Amino acid sequence: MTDAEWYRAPCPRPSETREREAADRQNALTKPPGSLGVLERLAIRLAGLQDTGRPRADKISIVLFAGDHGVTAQGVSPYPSEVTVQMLQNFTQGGAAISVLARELNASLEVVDAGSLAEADLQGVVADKPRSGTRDFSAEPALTADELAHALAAGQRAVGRALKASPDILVLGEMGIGNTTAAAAIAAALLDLAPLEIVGAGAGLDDDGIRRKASIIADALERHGLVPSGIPPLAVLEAVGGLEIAALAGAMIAAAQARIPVLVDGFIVTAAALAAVRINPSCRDWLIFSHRSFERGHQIVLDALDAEPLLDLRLRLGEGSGAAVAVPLLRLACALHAGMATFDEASVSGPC
Ligand SMILES: Cc1cc2ncn([C@H]3O[C@H](COP(=O)(O)O)[C@@H](O)[C@H]3O)c2cc1C
Ligand SMILES: O=C(O)c1cccnc1
Repeated sequence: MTDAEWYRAPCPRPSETREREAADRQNALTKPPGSLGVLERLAIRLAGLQDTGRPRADKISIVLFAGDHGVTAQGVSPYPSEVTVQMLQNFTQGGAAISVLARELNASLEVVDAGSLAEADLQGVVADKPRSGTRDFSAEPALTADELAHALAAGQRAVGRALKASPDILVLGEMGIGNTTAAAAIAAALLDLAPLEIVGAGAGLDDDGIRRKASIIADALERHGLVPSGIPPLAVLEAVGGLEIAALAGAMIAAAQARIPVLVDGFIVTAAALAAVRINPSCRDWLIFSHRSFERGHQIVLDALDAEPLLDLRLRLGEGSGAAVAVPLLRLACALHAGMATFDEASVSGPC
């Protein structure tokens, strides 16, 4: 493994001792064991990940990666590519959904331009991009190996900056018109699925549009030799990936290597998670799946990752919004774990 292959370095394992201690405490709290369901599992998992008896989800760092997609030339999104850069400005001016959620959660929000079409630096946005937009993958590979390496490392660099605030949890989001097409192409290639099984409406395509999007992906997978599957994940990202998607995969691996739990958002971030886990399976333990998106293929990718999302609110926005919405649940799980009395402390009788 060379320095350039930092993403292959193993991630630490969660502490089994802390998990056991947390499970014992949950069983001693004044409730029938298991009655707080997923909230118990969450507190136990966080105790193991954070290696503490007092798991927390107070300090939240949100990092949002943006990128544009050459394949939008094929009409795969109902919105024009300009919207990506316009939304970057909306994020920093505070008007986007994720801006509001970040404020409500008292979370930091860093916006990284990992490859939008913007040619100049945007105020309040960290530019870390090897090029402006990917190539149209219906005609040629989206990225070169060097561009992909840059994007993965941009994710690692963003995590390095976020770590300075010692966050309890990292929330990852994305923005990029056309990126549900790239995400579906990556997932179809890695899971050996017909694109029609996994493609959805994205930002709002109709049924005809969805069929066209699937057929553009199917042709591209053939053209790049990605069917049947078994192609290495980095080759898949080069052929049909996105700069923000690669940066997300790099960020997930880097966060796991640094022992920071990651809250995964919807369809696009989950496709990036699938790529990350294929590149470095040891990062899987550090990923907490926040919600099931309304995007059609999300459940399939979640299943492939053996992931049970916390929420299903029929969200289909992205930006990290679903992950942000799940933060209060994590906070409540931690508060219950820390604050409830045990049967002994409260002099409550256990089962007969
Ligand atoms: C105004 C606006 C704000 C968004 N915020 C996130 N997305 C979401 O929609 C895009 C993916 O959908 P597709 O692949 O169909 O283009 C991504 O930018 C995703 O983050 C947005 C989309 C729009 C239009
Ligand atoms: O689930 C998502 O992340 C999603 C779905 C549709 C459009 N944008 C994002």
